[in-house]
Amino acid sequence: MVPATTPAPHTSVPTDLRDRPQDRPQDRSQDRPDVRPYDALVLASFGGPDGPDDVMPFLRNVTAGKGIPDERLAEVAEHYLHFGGASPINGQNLALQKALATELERRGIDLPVVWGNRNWSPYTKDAFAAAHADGARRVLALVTSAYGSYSGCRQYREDFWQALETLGTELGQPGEHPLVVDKVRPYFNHPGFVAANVDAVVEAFDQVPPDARVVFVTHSIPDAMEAGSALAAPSYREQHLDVAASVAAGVAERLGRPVEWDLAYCSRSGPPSQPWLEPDVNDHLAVLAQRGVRAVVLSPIGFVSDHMEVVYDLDTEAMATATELGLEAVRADSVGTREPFVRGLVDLVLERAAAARATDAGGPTVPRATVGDLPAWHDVCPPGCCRRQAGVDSGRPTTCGVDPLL
Ligand SMILES: CC1=C(CCC(=O)O)c2cc3nc(cc4[nH]c(cc5[nH]c(cc1n2)c(C)c5CCC(=O)O)c(CCC(=O)O)c4C)C(CCC(=O)O)=C3C
Ligand SMILES: [Fe+2]
Repeated sequence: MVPATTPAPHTSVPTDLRDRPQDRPQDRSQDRPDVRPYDALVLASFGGPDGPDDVMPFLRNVTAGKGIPDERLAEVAEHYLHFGGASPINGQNLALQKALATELERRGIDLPVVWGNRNWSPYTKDAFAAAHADGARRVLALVTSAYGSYSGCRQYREDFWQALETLGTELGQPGEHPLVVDKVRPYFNHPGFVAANVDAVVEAFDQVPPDARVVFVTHSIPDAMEAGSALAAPSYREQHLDVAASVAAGVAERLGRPVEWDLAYCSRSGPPSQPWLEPDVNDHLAVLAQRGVRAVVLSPIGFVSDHMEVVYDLDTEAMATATELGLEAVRADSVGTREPFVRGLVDLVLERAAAARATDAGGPTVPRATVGDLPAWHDVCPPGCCRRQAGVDSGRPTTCGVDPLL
């Protein structure tokens, strides 16, 4: 143990290079956070229709081969048409792209941000093509889903593979992938995502009585997908319970009183015979009302922005349910472009770049910031990660993971 009064040992290299007279503007690159080996950041999202004519083609893209009944499709088409046929998700992704570019620039990081979607224009392949044309050869993908599951992780990794195949063919090199793609880990338990949700819930409490209960909401998935999500890591549901507990603890600390909470689900689809995660948020509100709860804050922790599930399934449907039940309800913001979230995403980009450099050099791994009880997710998804269904292989090759090729 070194006594506190002992001066720090001197090293032969001055630690603050900015004090040196030879410091010139061109040396400033040394102060810049290092994002090597990446040439571009690809914001990878779900996509959504831009107008009424896009709605059905978009829905067919999303549900190809998924066994979603026609009645459900017609119902979801109505949700989009109710909002003029345009999803808010595209504008939100543009805003996030801009916020990321601004934060990168603020930190002196020179990394272009391109945007592409799995289900609608601009497609992932368009984003890869733009980055490639700009000279990029290794890119980092950041998906707009915070959680690991087939929908939020592997399905994007399959899409990246397919986009690289198509781009290779378009560039006259079929079978060659013109880019190396890595991925930022699912960030549900990153401090930035949790902090932004804490802020949003604390703000929502301004509008309800102090004893309001927090109902955290996420997208339901089939039980089979939940089981598939648990093969190589904590399950989708477990990830949400961990985030909910962290956010509730943060809110309780800020408000100086205990906070009661639950996790509920929205947006189930699929045939009625297929079990999906429950309780549905509407059913759950009825149970709470019956138990004597008078007010709730709905916190959409499963969604990073206010897209269709949030503005329809929560703001329209669940709010109507609450009104019918005589429950006072307010919806907390999704993280959107809140500062702690955007800063956290840029921290994650730097973390992933440092990890890539360490791995490339065969060196030790880098520290990973988390909150809650679960470990940081894998940078490179292990075999079996985020299966659509346990024991069933989708038969589609992936990037960003170590699955054997099929
Ligand atoms: C876990 C999860 C997220 C959260 C993670 C993430 O954010 O990625 C998510 C996000 C989204 N889901 C979206 C839209 C749709 N999802 C559908 C269908 C499905 N979602 C599923 C899961 C998830 N989905 C599943 C298991 C299905 C069944 C079909 C299948 O097994 O894959 C359908 C088909 C119709 C229906 O059945 O509802 C639509 C139109 C949009 C765009 C919204 C907009 O336009 O603003 C977004 C962001
Ligand atoms: Fe995964």
